[in-house]
Amino acid sequence: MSTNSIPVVRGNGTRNHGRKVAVIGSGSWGTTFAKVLTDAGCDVTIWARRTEVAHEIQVARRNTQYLPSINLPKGLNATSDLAVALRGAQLVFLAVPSQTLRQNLLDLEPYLDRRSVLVSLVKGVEKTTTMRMSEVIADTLDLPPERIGSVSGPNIALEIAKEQPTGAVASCADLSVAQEIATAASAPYFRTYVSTDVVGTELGGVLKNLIALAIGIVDGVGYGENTKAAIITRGLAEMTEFAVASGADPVTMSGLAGLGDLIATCQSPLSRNNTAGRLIGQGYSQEETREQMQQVAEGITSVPPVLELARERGIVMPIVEQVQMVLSGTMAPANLGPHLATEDDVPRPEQRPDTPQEGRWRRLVNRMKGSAA
Ligand SMILES: NC(=O)c1ccc[n+]([C@@H]2O[C@H](COP(=O)([O-])OP(=O)(O)OC[C@H]3O[C@@H](n4cnc5c(N)ncnc54)[C@H](O)[C@@H]3O)[C@@H](O)[C@H]2O)c1
Ligand SMILES: O=P(O)(O)OC[C@H](O)CO
Repeated sequence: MSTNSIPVVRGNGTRNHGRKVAVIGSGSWGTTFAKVLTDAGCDVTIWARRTEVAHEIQVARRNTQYLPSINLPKGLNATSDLAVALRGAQLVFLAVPSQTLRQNLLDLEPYLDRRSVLVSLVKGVEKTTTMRMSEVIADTLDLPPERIGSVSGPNIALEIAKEQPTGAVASCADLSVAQEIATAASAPYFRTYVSTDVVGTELGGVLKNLIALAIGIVDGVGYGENTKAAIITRGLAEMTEFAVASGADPVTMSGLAGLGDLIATCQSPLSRNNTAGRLIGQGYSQEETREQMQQVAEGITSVPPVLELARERGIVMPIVEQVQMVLSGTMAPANLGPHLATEDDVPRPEQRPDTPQEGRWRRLVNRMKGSAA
């Protein structure tokens, strides 16, 4: 049986009583996730790089830069001292930008409990190595798979900070550890499922950002819902093909960490990737877009390493390639939609024979051949 849809009991505080956890990173997602964990009954300390942010969270119960108008729970502790944040933490949730994670891990290593589990909340790949975040953790800290997890899903921070209900997937190669992570991260407005598919859970979060950039670009150009629906649908096919070739379970791509997150990110004006794409579609350069965005848009840095991995794996990703061409200025944003519509010389089946729909397509062809005979 696939583990992708096993729900855990929603947190009521008692199951997490005395569970010490740390959150590293106090941007919009780190702070929101710290609230989820605190509301789930965990004993949470969040680490902020800047002392003033730690102070504001600890004293004023606010993080005005990243979560304006949100009141943070009383039980949440904040510090800018890694040793304090990590003391006794059984679970360490990482919510820093993908490109700084390696250095952050080296910084926290001296204070890490030997038994603690590191859980990535990050949705990017390392540009210089093409590694996923769980690979960066294993590589930097030499940890076994049962001490590395990932949480991902349709999780727009500000909506969750307002306690609007949603779900996520907690994954770890060891199912019992995934259950521990999910229990810690199950608040009344946040339901966490478990999975052992770490690769799929992580890649869902990485790849949906690239498709959200494409959606933003065509939105900025002024194309309508048909174009966007086609990009989302074909985007999911690209995501699935890439993820499966990387060792993921295709089922994960149709779950919260895949399709769920793809929908949220492509639809939400709050999404930074979607917003970055829209600015580029409106004619701003990549540099101007970076300047306007005060927050991390992971998709922009993930495009080159994902395409590099796709080429290594013999996979063609037309949407992601065209996003790259737009980002590098070699294709006008207005051409992204039409190019997608005219890519084939010869019409081909919608479902590629090497996708999960293979069986259905083959059966259809065989049936047609049979009836023609
Ligand atoms: N915001 C969301 O809705 C959301 C949801 C799910 C996952 N994520 C993922 O979480 C990760 C963090 O994103 P975010 O939304 O919190 O970003 P953010 O832009 O809101 O905050 C980034 C944080 O990283 C800090 N930072 C910058 N450089 C750093 C460094 N060298 N060392 C340590 N910290 C540094 C910043 O000070 C800030 O606190 C990203 O991978 C993102 O894709 C975000
Ligand atoms: O704002 P984005 O584009 O980084 O997306 C945020 C989350 O990943 C949505 O699940």
